[in-house]
Order: sequence, then C-alpha cells, then structure tokens
Amino acid sequence: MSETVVVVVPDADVLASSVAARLVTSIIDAQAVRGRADVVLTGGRVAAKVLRAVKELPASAAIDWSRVDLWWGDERFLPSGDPDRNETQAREALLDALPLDPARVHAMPASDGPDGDDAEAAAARYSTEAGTPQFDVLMLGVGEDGHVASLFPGHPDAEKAGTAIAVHNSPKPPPTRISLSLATIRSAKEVWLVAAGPDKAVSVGAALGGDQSLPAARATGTSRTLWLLDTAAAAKR
Ligand SMILES: O=C(O)[C@H](O)[C@@H](O)[C@H](O)[C@H](O)COP(=O)(O)O
Repeated sequence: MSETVVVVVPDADVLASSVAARLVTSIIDAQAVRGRADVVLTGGRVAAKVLRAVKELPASAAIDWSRVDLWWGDERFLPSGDPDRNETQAREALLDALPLDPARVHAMPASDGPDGDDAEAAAARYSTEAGTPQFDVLMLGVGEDGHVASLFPGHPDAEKAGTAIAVHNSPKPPPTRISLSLATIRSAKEVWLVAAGPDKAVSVGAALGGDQSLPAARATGTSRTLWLLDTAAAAKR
C-alpha cells in the first residue's frame, strides 16, 4: 500500500537543504539494504539547488559514491556539454565533485551522441540501458502547467509506452526531449515531487486535488509519494 505525504517548509532554501538531507539518508539506507542505490535526477532550478545543497552536507561522506547509480527522469535533447542539458547542470552542481563510477552515471543520450539527432533511437537506447529499473528514489520538479519530467498535460507523447520515450514539440524549450514514461516513473519505490515558489501553487493544488489530467497527479511511487514543497508552492492545496 503506497502512501502520499506532503511536507511543507518555509522557503526554497530550506526546501533544497531538507530534500538534500533526505536524499543523502535515503542513499545511505538503500546501500545498507541492497548494497547500491539507484537515484533518478531531474532538471530545473529546484533540482540544481538540491544538488548544490548535497555538496554542502557533511553527512554525504557516509555515502559510497562508487556504488550509486544515477539516472535521469528527462533530458533536453541537445548536444553533449550544452549548458541547457540537465546532465550538464547536474555535473556542475554536484556530480563533478563526487568520486562516482563513470559507468554508473547513466546520462540520457545527447543529440550528437551515437544516434545523432534521432530522439526515438536515443530513447530506445536509454530503455535498453535501464533494463527493468529498480529506482530507490525518483525526483521530479513540477511545472506551472502540472508537467513532470518531460510529460506535459494534454500532449500525446505523454501517453507513450516504453521505458524512455522521445518527446517532440515540447511546450517548454527545447522542443525535443527524452523522458522516462509515466509507467516507468510509477515503478519507482519513492517518487519525490519537489516544488518551490508561488508560480507552482495552482498546479500543485490541482495535482494534490487529484486532477488526473496532470502528469504530476499520476506520478506516484510504489511505496511512497512525497510532495516536498515550500509554503508558496503549497498555498493552494
Ligand atoms: O528538463 C526540465 O526542464 C525538467 O526536468 C522539468 O520537468 C522541470 O523539472 C520542471 O519544469 C520544473 O523546473 P523548475 O524547478 O525550474 O521550475
């Protein structure tokens, strides 16, 4: 039986540091239980803030980073190293400072990668790499429109099947993206939806109210779904 928990903290800075603390503890716990941890990162401003906060946490020294597998919930389909890629931003915010095993950093393919600008082939490649995923924690930002990862409300690609899918004509730039599918997101043990600021209040309120037209409302974990919000984002729930 999966539970949904809503945690509200005063502001975006406290949100980032408290999500970071939660993430570090969850990785430590997963490694104690399974010998490894599989964590799914997301893009956006809150995500980068959380990763920067992990860097500041002394407790992160308790993690064996060589046994952490990092995955991405979505990626902007741009050339490798592009500053707008979620991978580039995560590397800058945290990953470059960690003793990770490069083979366990599962970035989504870039548009100048082995499949060139064929987003379908790139998504298929990522699906193969992920196999049958066992994600301990899957983090998501939440869009003003209720999107998560690159699954946008009312967009036909949001309903695609497959582990990872190509998304075209995204309303949020860039237009071409790769995303985990909703079914894959829903296979994660814990899904954390992280949102800060007044612009998120309406979509957070609607998703928590159960509006199934919003991907955010359907992004649930098999064991727990955590809504991690600041006061402004929680204002309309
Ligand atoms: O690639 C992306 O843009 C995302 O992964 C996207 O789903 C993001 O997480 C939300 O749009 C929230 O972004 P903010 O935290 O910047 O509002």
